[in-house]
Amino acid sequence: MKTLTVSVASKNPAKIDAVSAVLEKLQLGAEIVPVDAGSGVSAQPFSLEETRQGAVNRAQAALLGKYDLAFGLEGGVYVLEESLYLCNWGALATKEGRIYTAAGAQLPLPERISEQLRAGRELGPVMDEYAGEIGIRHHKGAIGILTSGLVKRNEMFEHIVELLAGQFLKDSD
Ligand SMILES: O=P(O)(O)OP(=O)(O)OP(=O)(O)OC[C@H]1O[C@@H](n2cnc3c(O)ncnc32)[C@H](O)[C@@H]1O
Ligand SMILES: [Mg+2]
Repeated sequence: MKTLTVSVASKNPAKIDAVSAVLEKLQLGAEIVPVDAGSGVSAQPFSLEETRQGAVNRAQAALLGKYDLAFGLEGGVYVLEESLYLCNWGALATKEGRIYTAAGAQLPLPERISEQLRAGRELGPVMDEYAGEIGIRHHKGAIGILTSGLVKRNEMFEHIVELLAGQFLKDSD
């Protein structure tokens, strides 16, 4: 197969590392280009729909008319039985105009964190304050803090990227 050109719609290492790891595993030999591509939704998405849309918008924007494939990954929260849950979505756009979507891990946020988000703050800085660390969203993420380091943000995104790449490969059989 000819080497594919692939972009990822973020400069966040947790997202770039996830895409790199999966493409390496699949031996697609692709070089990944991180690009700035807006999500077109709120900085802090507040529903499954909005989070998924952010991933789709990012993937489509990151094709830039020159890549074969573009990945968009987006974190957000949604309300379920009065609790806020962390959710994660990904999208893969192809230059032919196909779009694949998949969701990843979801888990409830502690009330102390949820109340800050309801007040309009973004999860990234709220998580840093909660854990007394800086830049959590760039590596282990909220999910890393909330699972005692067992599942890190890049690993969680890796699973989503596998779900996306797998659907793409099934169509390319
Ligand atoms: O640079 P980009 O690609 O935008 O990466 P990001 O870390 O801002 O990630 P998202 O935009 O996908 O996430 C939307 C918001 O949710 C926050 N967020 C989502 N998941 C998180 C996590 O696991 N840890 C910390 N913050 C998270 C993040 O800070 C944003 O405010
Ligand atoms: Mg962001």
